Amino acid sequence: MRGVWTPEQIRAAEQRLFTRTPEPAVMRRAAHAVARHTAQVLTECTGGVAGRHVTLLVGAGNNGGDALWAGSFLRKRGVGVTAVLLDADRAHQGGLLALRRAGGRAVRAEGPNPDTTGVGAEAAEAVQRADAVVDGIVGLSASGGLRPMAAELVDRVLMPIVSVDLPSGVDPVTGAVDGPAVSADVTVTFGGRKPCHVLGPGAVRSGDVLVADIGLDGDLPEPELHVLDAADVGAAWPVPGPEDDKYSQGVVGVAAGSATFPGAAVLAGGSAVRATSGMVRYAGPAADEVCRRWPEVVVTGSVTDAGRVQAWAVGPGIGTGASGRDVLRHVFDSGRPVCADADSITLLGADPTLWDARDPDAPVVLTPHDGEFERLGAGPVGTDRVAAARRVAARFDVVLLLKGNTTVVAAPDGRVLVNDSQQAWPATAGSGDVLTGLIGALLASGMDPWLACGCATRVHSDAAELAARDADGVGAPIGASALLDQVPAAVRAVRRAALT
Ligand SMILES: NC(=O)C1=CN([C@@H]2O[C@H](COP(=O)(O)OP(=O)(O)OC[C@H]3O[C@@H](n4cnc5c(N)ncnc54)[C@H](O)[C@@H]3O)[C@@H](O)[C@H]2O)[C@@H](O)CC1
Ligand SMILES: [K+]
Repeated sequence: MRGVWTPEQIRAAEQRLFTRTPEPAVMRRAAHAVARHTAQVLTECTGGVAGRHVTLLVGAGNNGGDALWAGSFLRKRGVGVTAVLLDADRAHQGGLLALRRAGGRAVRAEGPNPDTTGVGAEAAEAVQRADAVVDGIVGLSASGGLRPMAAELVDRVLMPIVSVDLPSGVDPVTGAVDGPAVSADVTVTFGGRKPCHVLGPGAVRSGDVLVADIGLDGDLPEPELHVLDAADVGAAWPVPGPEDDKYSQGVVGVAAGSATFPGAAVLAGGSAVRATSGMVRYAGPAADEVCRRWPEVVVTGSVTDAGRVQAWAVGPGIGTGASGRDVLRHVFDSGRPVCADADSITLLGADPTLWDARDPDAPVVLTPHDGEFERLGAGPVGTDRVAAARRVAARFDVVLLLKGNTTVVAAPDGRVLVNDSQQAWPATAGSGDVLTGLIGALLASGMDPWLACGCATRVHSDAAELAARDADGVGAPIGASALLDQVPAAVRAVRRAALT
């Protein structure tokens, strides 16, 4: 499991580190990593390092200092380096001196000879002729989007961008973008990932995130967020052991679909079948359709005569009327773990007394998208998706899986998992029904609900990717059935990662 730390946590850890290693030495370590990865980018794009040109976009703080020091290291490898200073009077003095000593030059962003946008001729030329650009505009202290001059320069960049610590203009804590921002090809960050590298637009704009070791490891606290690697998911995914039978692996009950909308039942039931080797029971008005498509599912017309299950997946297509309410009340009352999705979330929002049926000792997972989240009555999601998910998880004592391009899974105790798949292929009708079935099956296997949500989300997005892309990586739109067909391949892939 990879950790993600807030800027505040990183700063506190840095303060502890500075008691052993002086701050300038830490900065040089950070900058050295930036230089190393920039050289790698140059090699990939131009076939070499010496004789190439790198332009540094340098802001007022230590982020700019990192860029300037990185420039001095690149100079020593024969790279022509020009620093464009966005705030010349506040540029990091030590870094500037080091760059100049190494033979690099520095120009002001705004002059001399500015064009109509205010960008000076030397700065414009430096950006245009660069083989790669280092973004040292702003780092952990960023607020808001890029200022106009920085935005103008970034707009003109044609070659790869290496961002120092984070892509400038992105909110370090939420990954939100509120104005112009850098889209990096590579981001070199220090000590550990920050939320903006895994959340929302920031995750996309970070490009490849490389974590450089600056000696912080022992000083970092428990991470604020976690990201599951394929190997974590593969190690946790339940497979039958030599002593297992269909019951011992967990029986999941699926309460989904209706006579009018049987598809939700077929998709949720099918994904439960494909997720684990445990047994799947279906209870609802789409029993015939489910049985036709998935003969291995034991079907019945009503949740009241479904038989014993270890967990319930409930909601997709059950409707928001009286029968849906009865279904939800029944599964809550069963005392089993429940994954409640779609219509069940709407029902809970409209009639909070439904919570009364819940056994307080049985875990509940809610899987809203932004609209359903708002229906729960805890306000809109807003830009801080982690805070929003935490708030609702604590308020209702549930594991809250907030769907989106970045999926956030918050446990009631505040632990948060993030799936930063950064691809939108699962955004298709019925895809949520597949996710519900996966989570239900993992809950029935006895997996911790928070981990179950993280594992299901990862396999779900990997399955979508496998369904959408061909061997060359070219994608085409998919439907939820195609996603479902790839679940076994996605499970195999994460298990392979765990075995190697
Ligand atoms: N503390 C340390 O010694 C270390 C810090 N490091 C670097 O230092 C950075 C943090 O440095 P600072 O705290 O000096 O701050 P930054 O360099 O992130 O920001 C400097 C100043 O930029 C201004 N600013 C804020 N938002 C802006 C925006 N959107 N556009 C333009 N300017 C904006 C603010 O006045 C802010 O104080 C890290 O991101 C990292 O790159 C690394 O060198 C590792 C060690
Ligand atoms: K930056």
